[in-house]
Amino acid sequence: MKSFEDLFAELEHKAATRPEGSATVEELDRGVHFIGKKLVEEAAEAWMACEHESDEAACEEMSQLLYHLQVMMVAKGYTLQDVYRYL
Ligand SMILES: N=c1c2ncn([C@@H]3O[C@H](COP(=O)(O)OP(=O)(O)OP(=O)(O)O)[C@@H](O)[C@H]3O)c2ncn1[C@@H]1O[C@H](COP(=O)(O)O)[C@@H](O)[C@H]1O
Repeated sequence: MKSFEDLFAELEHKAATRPEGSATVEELDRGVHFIGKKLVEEAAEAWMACEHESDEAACEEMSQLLYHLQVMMVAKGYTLQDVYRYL
C-alpha cells in the first residue's frame, strides 16, 4: 500500500521526468490557480462524502484530496519537510 511519502516521491519524479499520459504533469502544466480549484473541489467532495456517503466513498475522496494537495506542493516547489515543520 502506498504511503503519503511514497506518493510524494512518485509525483516529484513525474514532475522531473514528465512522462507521456501523466495526470500529474497535465495538472502541473495548468498551474497553481487550476490546482487550487481542484484542492477546494476535492475538500468539498470529501466533506460531503463524510456527511452523506459510505466510509469507502469518503476515504476515496480523502485520497484525492491528499493527491491534489501534493500536486500543489510540487507545483510550488515545497518539500515534505517544508510542511512537516509546522506539524
Ligand atoms: N492518486 C492519484 C490521483 N487521485 C486523483 N487523481 C486525479 O484526479 C482526478 C480525479 O479528480 P476529478 O475531480 O477530476 O475527478 P472526478 O470525476 O470529479 O472524481 P470524483 O472526485 O467525483 O470521484 C483523476 O481523474 C486523476 O486525474 C489522481 N491522479 C493520480 N494519482 C496517483 O498519482 C501517481 C502518478 O499518476 P500519473 O501522474 O497519472 O502518472 C499514481 O500513483 C496515481 O495513482
